Amino acid sequence: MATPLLEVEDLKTTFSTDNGDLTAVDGIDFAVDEGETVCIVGESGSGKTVATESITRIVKEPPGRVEGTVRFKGRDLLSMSEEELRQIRGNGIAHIFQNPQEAMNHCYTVGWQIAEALQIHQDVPDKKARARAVDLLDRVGIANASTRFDDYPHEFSGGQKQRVMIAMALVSDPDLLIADEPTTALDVTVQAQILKLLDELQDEFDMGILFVTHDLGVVAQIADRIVVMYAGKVMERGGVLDIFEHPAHPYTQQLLNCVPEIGGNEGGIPGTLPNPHDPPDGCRFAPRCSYAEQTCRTGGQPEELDVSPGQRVSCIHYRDGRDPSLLRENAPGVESGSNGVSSADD
Ligand SMILES: Nc1ncnc2c1ncn2[C@@H]1O[C@H](COP(=O)(O)OP(=O)(O)OP(=O)(O)O)[C@@H](O)[C@H]1O
Ligand code: NI
Repeated sequence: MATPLLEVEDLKTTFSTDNGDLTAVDGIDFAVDEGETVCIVGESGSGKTVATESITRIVKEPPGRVEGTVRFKGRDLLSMSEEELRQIRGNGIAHIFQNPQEAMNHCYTVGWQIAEALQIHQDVPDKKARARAVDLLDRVGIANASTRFDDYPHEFSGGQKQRVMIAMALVSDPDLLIADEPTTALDVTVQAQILKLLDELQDEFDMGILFVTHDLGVVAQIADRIVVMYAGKVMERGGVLDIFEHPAHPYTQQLLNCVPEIGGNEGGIPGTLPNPHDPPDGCRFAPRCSYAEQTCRTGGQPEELDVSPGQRVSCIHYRDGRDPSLLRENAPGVESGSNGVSSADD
């Protein structure tokens, strides 16, 4: 098999805080192949953002400390100098974030900012940079791109700003796009348009995408593979169909139970994440898991076990000699159990 585009091994990110060390990402592994979309999902505070920001070390060090191995096209990013990393950030890996507002400079025109980003990477004359920026604006679906070039960020809607951010990420023709909740601030229709755009651009630019979200509805639309994170650990991973059709970890099942589109309720999972300063022994989810038994509460996070090709779960109920079928009883999609679904009007 070809080497993955991105390989993350035993990634661990710790912050020193006034209350002692906090390990936000606690030894996780995953990979992204060329041209595929991997989604990291999990509730707020699971460590999704810290994990992705540790890859190119845009996480602040200190107070952060990143350990482990991150290989991009076979090169270890964590042992690179700041200068080499800057090259990678500019040329191989691009990031887009939830809030395009913050990433833009409101004093300059949108086109100028794209052209500027372009000229950081390539030695091209102004005229050419402008033409290329207009081209990119057009490509990400900004109508009348050549006139919009001279508009300021405040003249663009939220969805358009996110399109501009995508254009800016594309200036370097990245092999990997890391997108951290890029559609969370947008309404559902605009969100769907942006996801569709990313999908088209992925083919056109032949990019791998590492997509962070807590929204499984979004995951269903774009993911090839899913990594389910909880409290700094990976609970389960697998192909999108496997995870949606037969989620194995009780945490994944509960996450899916909270997706109204597939008959779940909207209340969220009862309970809260453990204190990251003092995570529980055993499975991190055990304190909130209705299937937890004594074995779940001792040792470290259980080793991951294969449950179907490409699907692995960190849960002792899948060990040899055990009967995991009892976990399936409440799994989504199996039984109706979705009475009282209310619509979210907020
Ligand atoms: N600079 C920091 N210093 C201390 N703790 C931090 C820092 N950044 C993040 N954390 C902690 O790391 C943990 C993981 O945070 P992270 O932002 O990665 O979660 P997330 O899964 O991305 O959540 P969300 O869905 O809300 O974005 C949290 O407990 C958070 O408080
Ligand atoms: Ni986040």
